Amino acid sequence: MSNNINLLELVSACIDLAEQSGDIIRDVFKSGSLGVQMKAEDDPMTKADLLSQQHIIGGLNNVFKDLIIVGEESCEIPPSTTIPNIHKLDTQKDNLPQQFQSLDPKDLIIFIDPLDATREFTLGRVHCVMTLIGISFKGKPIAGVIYQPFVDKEGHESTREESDKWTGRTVWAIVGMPVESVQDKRAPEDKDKVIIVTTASHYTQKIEESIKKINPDKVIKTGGAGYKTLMVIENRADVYVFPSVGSKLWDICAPHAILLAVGGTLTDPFGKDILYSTDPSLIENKNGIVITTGNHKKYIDLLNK
Ligand SMILES: Nc1ncnc2c1ncn2[C@@H]1O[C@H](COP(=O)(O)O)[C@@H](OP(=O)(O)O)[C@H]1O
Ligand SMILES: [Mg+2]
Ligand SMILES: [Mg+2]
Ligand SMILES: [Mg+2]
Repeated sequence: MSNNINLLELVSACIDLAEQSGDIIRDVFKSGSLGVQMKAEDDPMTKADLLSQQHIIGGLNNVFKDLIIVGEESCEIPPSTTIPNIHKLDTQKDNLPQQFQSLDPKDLIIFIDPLDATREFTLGRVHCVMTLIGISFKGKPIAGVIYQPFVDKEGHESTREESDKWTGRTVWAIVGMPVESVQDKRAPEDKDKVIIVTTASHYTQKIEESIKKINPDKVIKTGGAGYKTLMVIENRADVYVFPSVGSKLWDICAPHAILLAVGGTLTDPFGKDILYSTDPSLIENKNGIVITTGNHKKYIDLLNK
């Protein structure tokens, strides 16, 4: 029997599971007991990272057979009774590109970052925390789901004292379909500026040198690969520059798919495409990443001058 997958059903399940993981992440944060472990220097993991990944993979495996899943955390997946909803996007059926209606699971890889921006999470800077589920097909991202637990439905950020406003925000996209739920959030005073966004937690000399080459009007340092890509997608920044080793395919697959769906570009700092694969030697984006929604070549040329 064929286990072929309809992409809309898979994305629907991913949205449902990412939103449920948001509840898990909020509960762990509010409990005040994060259970931080260091996987390596500068690379923390908490109880929330682990529980979120177990919830998502357990739920996907209950509905889809033969899925190839690459999650950030190395952990057992306990038996799960969760059955995700595969019908959340049924109203979008007519918009699904025909080639995505019946996909061989052998051609798909699901990349899961159960909690992006863990360091910021441990420091209480939770607005940039996200669950990321990306779907690649034959090496390229085709769909992405992002869930931001510590904002409201429009993505407005609020303090811990206003935690009743943390109703959470979902952003999803399938390449080739219209994208809802992203807006142009450029501040009027930033209209003609060049704004770079880069890491707060993993800043290096190399990043400093790259920023000098672009000579921007403004540099924003913040957490999370997902959060920074969303800043570019929503036009709060022009270019996300991270020309250093450290980010992995699960950090970028979901944001990359949403970026592609709005016409943006993600490459390494030399302009080379990223190949989405399970090959352990390719999981890390060794040269780094550069993300834009326009003028990509201009920024790549500046970085390599
Ligand atoms: N030097 C490094 N070591 C480990 N992880 C790194 C890293 N540089 C970037 N990353 C990963 O890239 C993601 C975004 O980092 P940053 O917030 O610094 O931009 C983080 O994802 P996680 O929080 O999901 O682990 C982080 O782990
Ligand atoms: Mg991590
Ligand atoms: Mg991450
Ligand atoms: Mg993570």
